Amino acid sequence: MGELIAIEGADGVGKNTASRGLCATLQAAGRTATVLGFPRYGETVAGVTIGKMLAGELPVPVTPHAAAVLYALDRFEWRDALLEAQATHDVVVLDRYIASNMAYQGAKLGGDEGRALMDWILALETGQFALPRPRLSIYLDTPWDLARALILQKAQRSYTDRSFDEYEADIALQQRVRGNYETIVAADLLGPWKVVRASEDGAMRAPEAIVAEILSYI
Ligand SMILES: Nc1ncnc2c1ncn2[C@@H]1O[C@H](COP(=O)(O)OP(=O)(O)O)[C@@H](O)[C@H]1O
Ligand SMILES: Cc1cn([C@H]2C[C@H](O)[C@@H](COP(=O)(O)OP(=O)(O)O)O2)c(=O)[nH]c1=O
Repeated sequence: MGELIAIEGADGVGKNTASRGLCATLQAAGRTATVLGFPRYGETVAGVTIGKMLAGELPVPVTPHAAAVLYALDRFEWRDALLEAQATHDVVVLDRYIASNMAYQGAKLGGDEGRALMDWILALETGQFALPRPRLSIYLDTPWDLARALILQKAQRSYTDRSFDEYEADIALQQRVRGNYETIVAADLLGPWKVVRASEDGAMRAPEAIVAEILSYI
């Protein structure tokens, strides 16, 4: 059974770049590895709905609990594919996983209510939905001003023409998401965790250096 390594963090911090780099480096070292990202836009019932939500195209408001269930359902719909990937590879790199749901949806409520929602999501996804726990989760920590510039460099997204989707446009939410990741790491929820600083002296570190640090924890 392959190991699950989750790459986590706020929007635009370099998760996709680090996930692909990690996978390529593992493959070059002779290990079988693959990247699986969530949400599965366009591939699951929930993923289609999430794309519309992030594009601001749903005709009704989405409560934090409703959004949490959508993201959890997206993973549940993809559970067999995840288990199959785990059975056929040494390492499956997850570009976002359950902790994203906890950090983002908990951030919409904040305080005790937000913390309760984080625990609720953890129980739903690892309990009722029986999704496997990662062997290791990496929190990629990058300040918002750098991440914002990187979001603007991103290639066209499948679900929106906008430069910033609904969550990325909400600066206060992005800051609370960072605070929640710090809480999740400190409380070791869905751990173990390692924090990797993606920037140094106000600039991004080279992707190769970030990947090398992640590899040193595996
Ligand atoms: N370490 C890095 N240094 C410079 N640019 C980066 C780095 N990591 C990512 N980028 C660039 O920043 C943008 C967002 O990166 P991406 O990996 O898609 O972030 P995320 O998956 O966290 O949203 C992309 O254009 C990517 O090429
Ligand atoms: C996977 C996941 C993502 N999210 C949020 C984080 C992101 O703001 C948004 C979209 O994720 P993502 O696909 O990583 O964004 P992008 O393609 O724009 O880089 O969904 C959750 O709230 N819960 C989840 O379980």
